[in-house]
Amino acid sequence: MLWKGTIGMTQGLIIKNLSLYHKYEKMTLVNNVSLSIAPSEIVAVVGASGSGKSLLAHSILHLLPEEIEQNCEMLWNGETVNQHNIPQLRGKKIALIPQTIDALDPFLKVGKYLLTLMKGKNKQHRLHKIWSSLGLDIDWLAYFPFELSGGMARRVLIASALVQNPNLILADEPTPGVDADTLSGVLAPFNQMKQEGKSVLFITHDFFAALKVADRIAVMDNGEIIEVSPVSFFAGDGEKLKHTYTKALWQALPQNCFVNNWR
Ligand SMILES: Nc1ncnc2c1ncn2[C@@H]1O[C@H](COP(=O)(O)OP(=O)(O)OP(=O)(O)O)[C@@H](O)[C@H]1O
Ligand code: NI
Repeated sequence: MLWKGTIGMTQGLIIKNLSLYHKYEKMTLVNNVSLSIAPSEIVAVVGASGSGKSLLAHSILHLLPEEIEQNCEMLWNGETVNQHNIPQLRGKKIALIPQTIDALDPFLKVGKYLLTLMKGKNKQHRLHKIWSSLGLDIDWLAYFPFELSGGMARRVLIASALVQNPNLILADEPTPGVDADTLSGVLAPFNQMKQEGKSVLFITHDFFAALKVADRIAVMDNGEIIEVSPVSFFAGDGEKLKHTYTKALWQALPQNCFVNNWR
């Protein structure tokens, strides 16, 4: 059982020294990762494909397959989280926005599927409110997943986390293919969470989106977090940034013309 937090205890999620080891391939996938997410905070995790971002999200929820051995200390509002008590948090206090729409049930209309994730009273009413806040048409609740466009499916995945009314959302790549014009709308629910004192772990390839929404940015490379910096450090020519990889990410943004590799 989770024990009650006490006043003054660190709130939010703290991950200490997370390491993931593949038992059969005898390979370390994630090495000594530490990260915290406070209430009213959005922390972005950026990194190349295969750097370990999804593994980080899945290990927080203890959703990894048997072949991956997980070692870490994890605290939620000052209380230890482990495989025994995570079911009390998963889908309740901590929700996942999955990276792919395969997570949706192909045989259930999306409205029905979302209702299965909800607890408490006035489910329909709450669902409609969240659905319209995402700019989705009420008629689309009767669609099957295969009938959704890419952008619609993306927003349904966001809805699937919001309907659980969590305190922390682990958003695994929620904005792929979203153009700059529609980005603000897609990021709005995360900003809303923050206004309500809740938190978001915003996993993305899209460095521009990360800079737009996050308070702090963690950079992952090859299974390690090589830097965690406040978004204010991403300024000028990146002189406040610690790691050369982070500086290169920043300087490679189209609006930063410091590096002209094409010349
Ligand atoms: N179940 C597994 N068995 C073996 N290797 C795995 C498993 N899951 C992930 N990996 C490996 O761990 C590494 C990190 O994977 P992960 O999915 O976390 O990357 P990612 O940063 O989320 O990438 P992407 O941006 O493409 O989603 C990759 O090399 C991947 O192949
Ligand atoms: Ni991933």
